[in-house]
Amino acid sequence: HPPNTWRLSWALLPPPDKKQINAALQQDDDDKDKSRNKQDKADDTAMTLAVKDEEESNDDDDQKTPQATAAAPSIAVPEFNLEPDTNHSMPPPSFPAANSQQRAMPPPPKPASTPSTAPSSLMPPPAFPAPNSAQRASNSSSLMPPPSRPNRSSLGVPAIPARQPPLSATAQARAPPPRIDTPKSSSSKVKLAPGFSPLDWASLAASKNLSNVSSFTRVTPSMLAEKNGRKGNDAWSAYNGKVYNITPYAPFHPGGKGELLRAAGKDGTKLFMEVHPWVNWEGMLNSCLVGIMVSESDSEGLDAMD
Ligand code: HEM
Repeated sequence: HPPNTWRLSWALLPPPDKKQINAALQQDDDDKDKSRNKQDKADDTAMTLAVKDEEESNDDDDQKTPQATAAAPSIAVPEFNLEPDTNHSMPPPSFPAANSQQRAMPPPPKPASTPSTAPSSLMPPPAFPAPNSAQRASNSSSLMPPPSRPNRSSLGVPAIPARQPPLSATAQARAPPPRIDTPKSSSSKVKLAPGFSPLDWASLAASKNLSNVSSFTRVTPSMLAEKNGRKGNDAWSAYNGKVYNITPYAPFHPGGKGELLRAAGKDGTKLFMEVHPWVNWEGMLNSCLVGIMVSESDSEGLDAMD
């Protein structure tokens, strides 16, 4: 700022003469025109020389590709001003909108904690529930290990209890099927000799015919009675109309030879069904099949026809 004395001197000066001012302005315009004309002439001379040079070079070397010359761009590149437009009537948009709900909410409070204890995104999430929370305190029992199962042997459960409590559905599914008791209270199985197990019988029965007859025979009750296993004869038994030679099977019978031969020379169906109706005798004695039971008259009639 000029000192205050300058303002005072300007105020005391007489008003300038308009003629002098106009003459000074005219002189300034004449000087500008002269300098502008000089510049134009210089430009014209330069252009003429450039065109001459170009014509001469074209005459000397017509085969050469014309060189491109730098030219000022004819299209003006728009300029953008990033400065805030203070003359703009509308204020710049702001985010969030002035009437939005987000703007109405206050910013979240910053946790007032020191940098050493501030939670970081790299830190693991806190344990849930918090160690000092009331939820953890109330559920303390669920976090405890399950109670250990009582030792089975310490319960003193007998191997075969006389009476067992009712089992659950799962326990019943895993439990073995209930045992169907036979009329006999105790087992009547005998100790079989070595090489006479049920598997040995199965192997032997599958290997060959054990009927000791040449062909299927029609057996009358009198014929059956003669085959009672005595005097070195084979023992035959009838089961459901089929006659089997039971002599080969006797040493393999789990109930003993004597029990089996109780039905020798007879129909043993009733005895058989009283002891073990579940046993598949047809399958076990297939190789011992002699024939079928016929009446005495049928046998005579068939013999007459033969
Ligand atoms: C050819 C006919 C027969 C065959 C194939 C046969 C077969 C069997 C079989 C496989 C067993 C073992 C059953 C098991 O372990 O559950 C058995 C046991 C027994 N059988 Fe026979 N059997 C026959 C005839 C007879 C006859 C006629 C009697 C008696 C009159 C008899 C009396 C017995 C007895 C007492 C047992 C022992 C049952 C036990 O205490 O478990 N069986 N028999």
